[in-house]
Amino acid sequence: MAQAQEQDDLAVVIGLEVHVQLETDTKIFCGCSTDPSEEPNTQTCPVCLGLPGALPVLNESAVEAAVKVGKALDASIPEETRFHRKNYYYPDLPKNFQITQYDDPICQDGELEFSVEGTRRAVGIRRAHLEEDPGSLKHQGGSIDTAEYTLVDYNRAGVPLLEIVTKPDFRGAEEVRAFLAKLEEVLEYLGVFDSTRDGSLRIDANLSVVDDDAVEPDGAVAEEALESANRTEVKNISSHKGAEKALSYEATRQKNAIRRGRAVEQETRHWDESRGITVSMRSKEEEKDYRYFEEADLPPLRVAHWKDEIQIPELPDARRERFQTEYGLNSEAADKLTTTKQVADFYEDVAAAFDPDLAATWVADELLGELNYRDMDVTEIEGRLDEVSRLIELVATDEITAKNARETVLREMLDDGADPDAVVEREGLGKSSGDEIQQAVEAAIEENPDAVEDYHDGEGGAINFLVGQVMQKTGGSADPGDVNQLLRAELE
Ligand SMILES: Nc1ncnc2c1ncn2[C@@H]1O[C@H](COP(=O)(O)OP(=O)(O)OP(=O)(O)O)[C@@H](O)[C@H]1O
Ligand SMILES: [Mg+2]
Ligand SMILES: [Mg+2]
Repeated sequence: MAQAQEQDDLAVVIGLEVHVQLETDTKIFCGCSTDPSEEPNTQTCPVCLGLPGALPVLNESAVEAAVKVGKALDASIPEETRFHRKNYYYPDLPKNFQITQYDDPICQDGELEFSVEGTRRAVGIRRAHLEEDPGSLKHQGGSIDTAEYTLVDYNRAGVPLLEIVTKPDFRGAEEVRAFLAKLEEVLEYLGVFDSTRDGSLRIDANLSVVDDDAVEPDGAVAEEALESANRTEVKNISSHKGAEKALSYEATRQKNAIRRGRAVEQETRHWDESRGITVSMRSKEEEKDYRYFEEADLPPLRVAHWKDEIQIPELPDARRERFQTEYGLNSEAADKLTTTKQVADFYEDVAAAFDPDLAATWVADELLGELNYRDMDVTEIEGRLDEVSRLIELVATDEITAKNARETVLREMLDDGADPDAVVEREGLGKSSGDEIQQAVEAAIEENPDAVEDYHDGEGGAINFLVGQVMQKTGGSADPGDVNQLLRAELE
């Protein structure tokens, strides 16, 4: 790579190590709580502090969660898996070793499909292994390379992680972003992950630049080229957007280095979110540095029979297709309604109670639209879906007009936390009864003979004028379409 090359002759190769915090009540090797809201260093015990003589006991729910992810990623789950110690010294790791898995991880050889700009892609999953999270370091007065001092919180030490390692199948930063979004979607569907939790997804991204010729027609990169390329591992990425930015930066940095005839160092770099750059941290440690050896305090784990009993729910892709066939939704609506399990479940409840089309309009367009406009997430109204359902019922049973439901009730519900029935009452939005409307129609005709004459002479504007009169008389609570029909019937 010493020779200067044109930037266009170079291809980017990316592989990810995604650390997923599995949602369990207690830590992976002890009974301490995983509740993130606790005061620092209060959720600890001799096991997760690594005190001499303390022995780990494996948490069954963490294993169950890992098996679910493995199934969702179409990975094979071996009959027996084991734990290893990965030795290194760092203040976030009180034992000086991390219990992790090494040569026979719980998930092997999987795949995840996703779409990027309308194109279907699949990325291979090499493995996914269970491990314990280290504590968290809180750098004070700066970031990792500039902080004055650092605090450590061991509440996180021992929280279960699943490290998902992809094949180096990504060809660009946009693909990585789309993959991560899809992965989160699947993890949330499985109920093993909470994306709103701080640091629940942490990504190490490996990137190298290879000669274009090494990329085969099917997009695969020759093994030789992968091994000979110097890659950097970018740490401290915690969001989809961050991953895309960090990797775009890193791709350009490496291409520029190669263009200028400089070698790319094999090293670990740190993504500095606020500066938008990656900075060199240290040369990449090699496997032998970690002195892996088997964790003698934990017996081998046999999941052979148990794994068949662990069920996973319908996943987003399957649900998306079913929504189209079962409810006749178009693909855009089906996409919107299935990105989170919660919205999809809610949609199905409302569709069953009222009507699939009405439910699609109200959930996909009105509700998600208004939430999006307010930069809100559906999780923020989690406890109030019953109220939204009540609002849809008011429309479905013709008690209020769609216009009032949308422009007044839903907005007040989201802005002031109001209850739908209370808004209808307060604003007098209850639809006028048929009788009232009929009376108003008759009165409007009676009081406006000129408009009636114009109508009979074929003047288009006359009917709108009369509709306006009726709307005024009913205080806007009639449906203009209905009024229009009633007037025409009356004028025949
Ligand atoms: N040439 C390459 N360019 C970019 N990524 C690569 C290349 N070769 C391998 N990778 C990716 O690097 C990652 C290697 O992760 P893995 O956990 O196996 O090893 P590691 O990074 O050496 O170890 P550690 O867990 O200590 O960080 C994988 O995601 C893989 O796809
Ligand atoms: Mg790794
Ligand atoms: Mg790595």
